[in-house]
Formats: sequence, structure tokens, C-alpha cells
Amino acid sequence: MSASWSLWSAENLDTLLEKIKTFYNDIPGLSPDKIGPTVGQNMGKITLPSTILKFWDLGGQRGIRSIWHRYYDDCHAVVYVIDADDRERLSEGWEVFAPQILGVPLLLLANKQDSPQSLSVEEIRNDYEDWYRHKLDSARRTYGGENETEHRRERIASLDVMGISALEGEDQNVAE
Ligand SMILES: Nc1nc2c(ncn2[C@@H]2O[C@H](COP(=O)(O)OP(=O)(O)OP(=O)(O)O)[C@@H](O)[C@H]2O)c(=O)[nH]1
Ligand SMILES: [Mg+2]
Repeated sequence: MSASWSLWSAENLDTLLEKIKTFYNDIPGLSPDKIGPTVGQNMGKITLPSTILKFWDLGGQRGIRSIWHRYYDDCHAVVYVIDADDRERLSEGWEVFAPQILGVPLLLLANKQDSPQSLSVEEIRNDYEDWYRHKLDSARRTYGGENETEHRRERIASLDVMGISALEGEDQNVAE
């Protein structure tokens, strides 16, 4: 079986993907000092005993977000890497969660937990949930009546938030 995971990121994605390759593949991934900005997409393949995982790393810059929708239909899960050290850009990222991906599991990774001022798992979870509640409320006000259900699609798959450091490679602050 082969599962395709979309990895989307505003920041820090390649550092994480190369670290994952180092953990799981015979050939180690690139070290952080060899990683430059991604232009377009990057694919990482991890072979496990029972499955092959394909991670599609999609560039997070605004100008290239328009290609993301092409990946929605084929992905089995979304891992969204957040630069938890960048408070101002946090809610900018939530807009990417289009209705098409509400049916697949979502893992939010709060990266840069090695930095003392980084946002915690709780702060990130609350920000996402507040944003989502607000989005549902405003859809109810705008559409109401017959179209309401169409515009108020709720997440039906799991959501997890986890604190990590792609640089240091340790899992921290795992939350429900
Ligand atoms: N302190 C800290 N810095 C990190 C961590 N992960 C990534 N960085 C730094 O963040 C910067 C961006 O990391 P990348 O992995 O290239 O980010 P990206 O999402 O691939 O960026 P683009 O390819 O431009 O979209 C680099 O300078 C990394 O060293 C982390 O866990 N902690
Ligand atoms: Mg990159």
C-alpha cells in the first residue's frame, strides 16, 4: 500500500522532511546548512516495512499556493508545518484549509519548539479552533437556509497538534 501525504508549510518544511529521511531511509537527508528555499514542489519517499509514504512538500510562498488545490484529491492526510516562532503569521495560514480537505486527517506541527518564545501546542490549537468556529458562524450568517450546510462543512476527520523541532529532532508537547 502506498499513502500520499501532502506536507504544506509557511516555513521550515525542508528541514523537517530531510530529518525524516535521515531517520527512516538508508541514505541520510540533507543537513540544514545545505537546504535552500524550495521553488515549486519537492517529493520525499519513505519506505517502511508495511507501506511506502510519499510526502509532497508544497512551497508555502503566497505566489505558489495556487497549485495546492491540484493535490487535494489524491492526498490521504495533511501535515501542516507551522513556524511557531512567527506569531504574526499564524492565522494567515488557516485560510488554506479548503473544504476539500476536511475529510482527511490533519496533523498540525508547531515547529521551532527549541526557540524559547515559540507558540505552544495549546496556543496553536486554540487559534485554529477559534478561527474555525468563526468561519462556521460567518458562513451561517452569510448563507443561512438551504445553502447553509454546503458552506458549513465541518471537519469529519481527526485533528492532532504536536510540538516539534525539525532542527533538534525531538517530539515535544504532544496534545490530544
Ligand atoms: N530554530 C529553528 N529553526 C528552524 C527549524 N526548522 C527550520 N528552521 C530554520 O528555518 C529556515 C527555513 O527552513 P526551511 O526548512 O528551508 O523552510 P521551508 O518551509 O522549506 O522554506 P521554503 O522552501 O522557502 O518554502 C531555515 O533557516 C531553517 O534552519 C527549527 O525547528 N528550529
Ligand atoms: Mg523548502
